[in-house]
Amino acid sequence: MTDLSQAHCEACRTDAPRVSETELSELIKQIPDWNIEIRNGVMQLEKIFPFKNFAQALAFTNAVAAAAEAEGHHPALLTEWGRVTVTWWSHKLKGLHRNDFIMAARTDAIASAAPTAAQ
Ligand SMILES: C[C@H](O)[C@H](O)[C@H]1CNC2=NC(N)=NC(=O)C2=N1
Repeated sequence: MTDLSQAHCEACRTDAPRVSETELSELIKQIPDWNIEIRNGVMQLEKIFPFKNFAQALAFTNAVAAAAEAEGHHPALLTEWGRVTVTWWSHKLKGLHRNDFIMAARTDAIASAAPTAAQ
């Protein structure tokens, strides 16, 4: 199984398929700590990352933002004192694409390299 965090996003197209139930059940195994949320009928991946303070939360936010810019695929980021909520979905598809799982795995990789509340 290729490491999802090392994969790259494909360009978002409005006619691209959302992940199937089978793909979803397989892909979520690689990002087990992420929650699947459904908001206004749109399926999303969401996870809260804890930090010691706002400065660490902001540094992580900026690192995720840089990865998003590099891949041309962008999250919703809620940056608060001590935590960042990251939400991935494909706007054009109004749902989940493999890109979202790639970027969730990439977000975990960024977090594992960043100072967190756990350290
Ligand atoms: C023009 C630009 O590349 C597109 O609008 C991209 C930008 N980033 C994106 N990010 C996400 N999450 N979904 C999209 O559909 C999307 N589209």
